[in-house]
Amino acid sequence: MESELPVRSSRDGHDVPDTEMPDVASPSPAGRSPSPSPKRQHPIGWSLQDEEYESDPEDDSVKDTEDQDGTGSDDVVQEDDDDALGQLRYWLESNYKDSLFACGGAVPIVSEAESPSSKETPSSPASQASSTTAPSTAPHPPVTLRWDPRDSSTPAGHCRLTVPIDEATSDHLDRLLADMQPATFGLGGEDMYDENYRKASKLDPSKFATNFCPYNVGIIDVVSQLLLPNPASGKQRAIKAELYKLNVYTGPSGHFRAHVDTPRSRSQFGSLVVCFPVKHEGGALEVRHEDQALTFDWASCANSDAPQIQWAAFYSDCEHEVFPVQSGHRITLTYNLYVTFGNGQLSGRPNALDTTQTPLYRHLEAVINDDTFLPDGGYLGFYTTHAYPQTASQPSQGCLTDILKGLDMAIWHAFQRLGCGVCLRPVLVSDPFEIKPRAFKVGKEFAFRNFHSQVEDYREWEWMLNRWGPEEISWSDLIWLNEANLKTKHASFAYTAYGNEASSEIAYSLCAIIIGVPKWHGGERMRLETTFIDKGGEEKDWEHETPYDLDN
Ligand SMILES: O=C(O)CCC(=O)C(=O)O
Ligand SMILES: [Fe+2]
Repeated sequence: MESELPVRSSRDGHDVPDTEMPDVASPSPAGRSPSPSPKRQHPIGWSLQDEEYESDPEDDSVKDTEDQDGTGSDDVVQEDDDDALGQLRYWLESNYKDSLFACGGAVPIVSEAESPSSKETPSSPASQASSTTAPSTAPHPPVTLRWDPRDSSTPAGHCRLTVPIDEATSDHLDRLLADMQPATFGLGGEDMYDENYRKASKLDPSKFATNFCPYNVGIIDVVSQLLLPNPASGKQRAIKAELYKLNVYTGPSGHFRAHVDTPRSRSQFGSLVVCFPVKHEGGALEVRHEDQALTFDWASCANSDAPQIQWAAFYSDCEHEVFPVQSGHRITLTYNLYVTFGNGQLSGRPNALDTTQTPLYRHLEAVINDDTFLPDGGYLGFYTTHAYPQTASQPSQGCLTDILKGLDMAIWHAFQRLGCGVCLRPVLVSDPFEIKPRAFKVGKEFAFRNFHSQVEDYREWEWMLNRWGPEEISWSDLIWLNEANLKTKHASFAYTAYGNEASSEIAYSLCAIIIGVPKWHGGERMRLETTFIDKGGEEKDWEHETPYDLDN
């Protein structure tokens, strides 16, 4: 949960004026069928050219479909908001803001004597089945924390705190606080300490141990199902939760101002905060995505007689904030959440999502199964609704499709399931010369570059873009399903601009899913031979190659 401050606007320093935002593109007058270029250009990973289809038995008739009546596909298609594409766009626009970006829950604490783990007969399937409520999280015995004292002469027994705190050992909390350090935050790659932004104490995981494990009580199962669901057909993603810090926010002014956590590696997709039942007031955690906010206020429960461990998990790109603690101590564990593969450490409950049983799928299916929609095949674009760590130290490391979140993941898998080609591409949104129309450009790779180039005019800018690596697809060949959201932009490259004086500038890109829709033939869409082969590293064989450095 390394973090960056201040909030979004300064996360990447610059704002691209809204005027550069393209409309949802209707690339041709007819709106749905880009005018075919003499020789169709295509993203390098896969194409929609004839030789790329799985089989082409009646080749002649395939060609016939291109323009049988000589009218051209543009004439067939009418722009109409009531059609399948219009409905899909409307559905995306009205639904994507509701998609889940955070979740939370509570685990009851029971005394050792009541704890199921201390009984001879743990809850059997039969006893669960007879329960009238949905299986809830297994209760947890009191939580113990042990830590290394600063002063090595302190007896080990004094460096132990049990939560809920019992009267007899309440002074141990003071010892814990005395053995902790001020909590810093990350700013521009540096560790900063500034109580205006964050006032809290921390212990690194190497300095303490606990009997609490988020896997054992099912928290990771729940997070996995809600924030990282697996399409039944896809690779099985699992979560690796890495303990990051023990934190205490103390009243009257402990807090953490609005920030976005810096992903510790490209496989990190989220963070988990676990709060122990220790008396405090205030200190609510608010998590935001777009114009939505979820508040996790753990104070009242921490003060109640039914102690619970409360938790919240959220995607890494969500801004969040810990409001001031007015009194008492808000004690938390934080975890970094990474995508991993295989069985992970889930407790065995399957979490496969049937992509075809979602309203989204039905909308996409209606578009793809419409024979008047892109009868000759074509390209759709979808700006991701979340931000991803786009820049890689090696250009060959692509943006990770495996950590796609929420709606982005659903779109990716649904289009794949419908036989379309999908790939992730950066979309450059900076254009110092504001050449219209469509200043945006689709690129090939996600990698931050430093161009030691001086750009004085449009020609030099274009020359630099060629080094950045524009994709072989022109803007007019893309039909966009949603509007660009500039809040998710990332720095893409640095260069020197020459106006009256030289200045260092950053160009920004968004992340987009580019979808190749195969052509219509013989009453159905043809099958692409390869859905995608991407030199950006999207389709590596993760089973034989460790995808990420998880231990950095
Ligand atoms: O304690 C919390 O609720 C959140 C803490 C946080 O944002 C962080 O450690 O980065
Ligand atoms: Fe944070």
